[in-house]
Amino acid sequence: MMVGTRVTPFGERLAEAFRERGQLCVGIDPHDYLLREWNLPLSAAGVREFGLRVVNAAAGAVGIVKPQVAFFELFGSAGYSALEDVFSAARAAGLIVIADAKRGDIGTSAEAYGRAWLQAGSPLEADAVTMTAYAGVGSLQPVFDLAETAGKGVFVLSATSNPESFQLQTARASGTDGDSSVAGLVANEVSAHNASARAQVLAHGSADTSAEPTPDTAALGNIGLVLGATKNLSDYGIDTARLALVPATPVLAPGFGFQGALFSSVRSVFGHLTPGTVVAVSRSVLAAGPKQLEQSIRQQSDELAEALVASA
Ligand SMILES: O=c1ccn([C@@H]2O[C@H](COP(=O)(O)O)[C@@H](O)[C@H]2O)c(=O)[nH]1
Repeated sequence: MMVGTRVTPFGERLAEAFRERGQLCVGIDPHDYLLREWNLPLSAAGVREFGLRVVNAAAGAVGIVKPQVAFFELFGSAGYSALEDVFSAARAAGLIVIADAKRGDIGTSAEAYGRAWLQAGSPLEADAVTMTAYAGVGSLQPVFDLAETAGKGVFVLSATSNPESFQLQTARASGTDGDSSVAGLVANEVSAHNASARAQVLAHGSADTSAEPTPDTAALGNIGLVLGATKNLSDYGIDTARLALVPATPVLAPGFGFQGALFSSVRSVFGHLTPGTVVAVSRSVLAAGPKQLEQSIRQQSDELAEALVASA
């Protein structure tokens, strides 16, 4: 994660994972019915075993996993212990771990969430965490700052994949850019953060000047957005061309497979943001079962790569 004395920014690590292993991200969502199908107990031991099997199948086939924290939280402290083991195994296997925890609060508490999920040496250390901006994007600034210095990422909910979100996320909000949707305001503020973080790095540099970011390595910012693949981003006034200006805002895109979105529509949904989009699948790949899982992951990864080439 270090180049000389410079911490490799999350956006660079994400871009490297894309180059080496493609854009598919495997969700680790041990639903009760999946535990039953996998012949695992509905317990902390069961979700631990489920998570470790997914990590084994994903390692080498894809570059990114997204454990859904809720399914581990169900089992209290034992579930958290299981989650720690899954994170450790995934990170040891070289996978980028996005903790789907969806945290958010006033700034002082948000900062503690950031330290819990992103600080080096924390028991729950991941590479990135999902967060909500209902207390304002500014309330997440301490987490963004930590992510920038620690080489970590944050994905902020903007236009989520579920149908119930539409009314709230298309509600009108007034920001510095004038009137926009709530989702658009979140998107624009995250993009503005990425631009300002990059300007600061370029102005002040890092300790190791031989490892300064070049336009290529710094193409992706470190703070991203959750944008559902089931949505039409123009309904929210989200301008993908604007968000893709360097440093482009990365996207975590759930909604494929079980929720109905197709790999063939990645480019039509995400437009200019496509090269920085993490394509997340959980149930549609986990349904393959433990024996066929690696094969199913590889197949979906190939299908995604082919769909991206075909739509280029
Ligand atoms: O807008 C959102 C944000 C997060 N999610 C999460 O992604 C996965 C999707 O699972 P599938 O089985 O592929 O549908 C799950 O963990 C959600 O909590 C989302 O779906 N939409």
